[in-house]
Amino acid sequence: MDSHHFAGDLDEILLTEEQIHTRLAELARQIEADYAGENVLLVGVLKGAVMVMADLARELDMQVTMDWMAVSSYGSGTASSGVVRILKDLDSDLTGRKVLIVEDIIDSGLTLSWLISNLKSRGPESVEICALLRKPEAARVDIDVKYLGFDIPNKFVVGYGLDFDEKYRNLRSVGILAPRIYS
Ligand SMILES: O=P(O)(O)OC[C@H]1O[C@H](OP(=O)(O)OP(=O)(O)O)[C@H](O)[C@@H]1O
Ligand code: HPA
Ligand SMILES: [Mg+2]
Repeated sequence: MDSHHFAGDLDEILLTEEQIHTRLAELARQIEADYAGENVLLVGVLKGAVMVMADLARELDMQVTMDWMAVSSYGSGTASSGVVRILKDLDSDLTGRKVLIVEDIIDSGLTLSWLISNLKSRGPESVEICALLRKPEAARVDIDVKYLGFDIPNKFVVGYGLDFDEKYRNLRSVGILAPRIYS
């Protein structure tokens, strides 16, 4: 689907499909170098990370396994509740595994902060983070992100997996949602 179908709902396109794919390819090269010879377990955080996971995993020229977790802290609003719920847990045992969490966005950081300590308690060898987007001005906790796509302004964004009220996830680019849509 092309971005012009949503044009009236967006204030601005922040990242085009091409910019996203170029950056994911750069991150993939770093990940390949850092994990050479290892079997990495990519943990995608549903549902927002679906597009990042699909494109990053296919860009990686290495052996990986993939698993998924569903957590939710936003519901249908535009601000984090801070309360993280597991909607679907991993199928894999993390004991001794090298885990790379794949996320679409670090906003307040509350979701990842909670997720990191949750996954670290399961005996993995390592837990690192790959996130496409981060909002530095929105941080409520400090997250050590090893592979970061882009820092973005503190505006509510949609597209490339990111939703407002479950919509806009299928937009190929990332754009700033017009405030009139949610206010
Ligand atoms: O840093 P934070 O403030 O915690 O926000 C980031 C999280 O919020 C979104 O998920 P959401 O709970 O909306 O679920 P979704 O992925 O299904 O949209 C996003 O995908 C991240 O997981
Ligand atoms: O800016 C955002 N857009 C969509 N979902 C989100 N989840 C956290 N921040 C955002
Ligand atoms: Mg969401």
